[in-house]
Amino acid sequence: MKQLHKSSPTHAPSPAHAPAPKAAKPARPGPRSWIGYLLREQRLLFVLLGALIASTFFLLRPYLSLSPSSHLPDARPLFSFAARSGVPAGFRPPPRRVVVTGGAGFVGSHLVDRLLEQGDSVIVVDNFFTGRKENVAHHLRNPRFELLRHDVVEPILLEVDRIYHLACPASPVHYKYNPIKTIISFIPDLHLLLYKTNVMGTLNMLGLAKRIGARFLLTSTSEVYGDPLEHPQKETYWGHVNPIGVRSCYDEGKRTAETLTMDYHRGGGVEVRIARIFNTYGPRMCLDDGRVVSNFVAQALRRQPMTVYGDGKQTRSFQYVSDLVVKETIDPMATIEFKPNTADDPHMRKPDITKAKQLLHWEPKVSLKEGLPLMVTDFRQRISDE
Ligand SMILES: O=C(O)[C@H]1O[C@H](OP(=O)(O)OP(=O)(O)OC[C@H]2O[C@@H](n3ccc(=O)[nH]c3=O)[C@H](O)[C@@H]2O)[C@H](O)[C@@H](O)[C@@H]1O
Repeated sequence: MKQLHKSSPTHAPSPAHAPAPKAAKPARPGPRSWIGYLLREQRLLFVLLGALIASTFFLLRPYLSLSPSSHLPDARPLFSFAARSGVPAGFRPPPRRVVVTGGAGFVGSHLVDRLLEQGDSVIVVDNFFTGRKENVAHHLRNPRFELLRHDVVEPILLEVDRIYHLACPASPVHYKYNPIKTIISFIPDLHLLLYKTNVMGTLNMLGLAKRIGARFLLTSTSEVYGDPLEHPQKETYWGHVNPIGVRSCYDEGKRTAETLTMDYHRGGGVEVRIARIFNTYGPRMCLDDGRVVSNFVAQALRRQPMTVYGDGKQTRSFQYVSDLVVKETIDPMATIEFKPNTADDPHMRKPDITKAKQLLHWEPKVSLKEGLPLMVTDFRQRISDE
């Protein structure tokens, strides 16, 4: 094979038969002549210098950009605010019109503070069953704030961009005291027609969201896991709820609300969010809310024994360190009274927040030791006003 590509000197034309000489073509440079070309007149030096300048430019480009928001290299966190909400640092969302159902309640009123603070216009819809006007009284003069007394079991038409649907009594005391109210509401003017707060209220607000194209957030609860068999609880866990137990009006009500929310998303194209809120405590909780942290704080401030239901071995997100901290913070002499526990009380509850950390860059920031004194200050003030 090699022979076939070799030109033989025996085939070279003799000078006598040679055609007239053509203008000599410049020989195509082979690898050797390229090297020779580069080595001549310090051309190699210029090539290397050019490569150095180009690579320096590309390496430094992220730092040299004139845009202040793009000066960080990829490896650095671009979302300093993302630890809380996934919004880039320095980015302020455009003002929105928002309705918060249950906005005069404990969690709702804190949400309203935050929304107004970021420039949104807020309409609070509350029937004041567990919410209090005092929780939002500081906004009454704000032109971007409106307060409506309305029960979400009845339809309402509002023009908003976002619906935060929080309305529902969340303490076992409230929903055990009035279980019919939690899941079924009696509307006298519609004669024996039963409405369900979680079902009808959520349906009404989802219907509104679909009609006006608003984004919808349902605040659900850790109670959808019931007395969980999986610990800690992941978003994928389906729960262990007693459907005929004393807590089921709340647990099943919220589970149905979640179902409706996803059905409106899948079938109606509504953009939705579901947040399963675990045991929350803080200022503006009802003094006699009945939940463990508010009970202990109020009881300690009133110098009453702190009531422990059952054997006191149940756990929640804040664990039983709360007993100790409350005692230390308010009254080291506080006594403890053991009482029988209620049926179906979850034995242990703790969220698995791996996904929230990964996707939302969210994790709790305030420890019980930091947060509890803020709640105690608020409770002390309100109890002294009694
Ligand atoms: O705070 C919350 O976020 C949750 O509160 C309740 O859920 P639960 O875990 O039963 O809350 P608590 O009433 O505070 O009870 C926690 C544990 O403390 C016990 N407890 C409560 C009150 C008390 O005075 N003493 C006491 O030992 C309860 O038996 C229970 O085991 C609601 O059902 C949830 O919807 C809500 O999400």
